[in-house]
Amino acid sequence: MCDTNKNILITEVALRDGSHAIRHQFTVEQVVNVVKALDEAKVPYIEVAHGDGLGGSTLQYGLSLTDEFELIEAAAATAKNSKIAVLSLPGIGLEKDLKQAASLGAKMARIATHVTEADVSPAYIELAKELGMETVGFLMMSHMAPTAKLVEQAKLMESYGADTVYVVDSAGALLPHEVTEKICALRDHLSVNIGFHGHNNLSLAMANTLAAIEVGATRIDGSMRCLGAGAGNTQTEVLVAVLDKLGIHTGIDIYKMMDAAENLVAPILEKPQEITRDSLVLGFAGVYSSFLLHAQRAAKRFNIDSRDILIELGKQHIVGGQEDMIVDVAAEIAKKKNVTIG
Ligand SMILES: C[C@H](O)CC(=O)C(=O)O
Ligand SMILES: [Mn+2]
Repeated sequence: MCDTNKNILITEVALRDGSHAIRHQFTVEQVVNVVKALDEAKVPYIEVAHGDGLGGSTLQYGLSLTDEFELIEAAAATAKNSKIAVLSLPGIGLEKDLKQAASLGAKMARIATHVTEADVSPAYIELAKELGMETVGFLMMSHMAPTAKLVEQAKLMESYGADTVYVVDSAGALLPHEVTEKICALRDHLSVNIGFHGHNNLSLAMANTLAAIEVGATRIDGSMRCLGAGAGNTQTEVLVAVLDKLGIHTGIDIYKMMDAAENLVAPILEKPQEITRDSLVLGFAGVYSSFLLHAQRAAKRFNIDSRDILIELGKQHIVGGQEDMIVDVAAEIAKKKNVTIG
């Protein structure tokens, strides 16, 4: 049976997922200012890392302006109440990176795998536990697996020791009834906490988040001003207000959250986060949100429509870690269309 929970723990992800949207250009000063404000607003968890998680600063994923460990160290030194979380995708992030993050003060490790590949996560989940970190299993691109498969993979993460397992709508492709079905199924088959991480490419991040909460998700991600990949995530300061109206407790100070979003995050945005035709296509075609800027760059280079690239990536089921395919797909489209490359 599904149940409704009234206490929700929010993880603010703008300082990690938002890294995609600003080409991984966070500075120490920005991170310190945002963390200080979120800490004062009593946000339980703040995620800090390269957009693709620890070790993501590479030519393939995009080089960070500032070493992520400097950002994590500064964040952990600033936070008095909030816990600093890091994301790690096994293979991109190494075990030594997790150890370094823990030694710098990170208290939560979110171990992310493609929705059908939970079996690459046990060493990382076990290490994070040994390091005394709270541990989250993060099943990315959850729209790509039938619910039974998702449950199987979530149970694996639970068996490895994850304290929480997240349904991650990386492409912002899920519809509310699908979120309900997936979260209900996890709620019925798992004993650990269930989380939800949405993207707003189809303008459904808030609706999906509320659907998840209604049937038992208690750990929720959001990004202030939607500072996340694609059209961004569920907008945290709005979510806090909506949950308050629903009588659901987050422990977060609404005014302080609004001020942090308006005064500190809005100025970081290169342009306001909105649902553009490209981010809409991410959700429509079920493509990883962090592919957006890569696809736009490839479209420019090959003088083709970025939507054609995204649709093709969706058709070919290209997933995180296959960023090199974006240029291949673009080159192939340009060849077929006989486009002259400028
Ligand atoms: C590495 C990804 O950006 C993780 C994430 O936030 C998602 O899949 O969504
Ligand atoms: Mn995300």
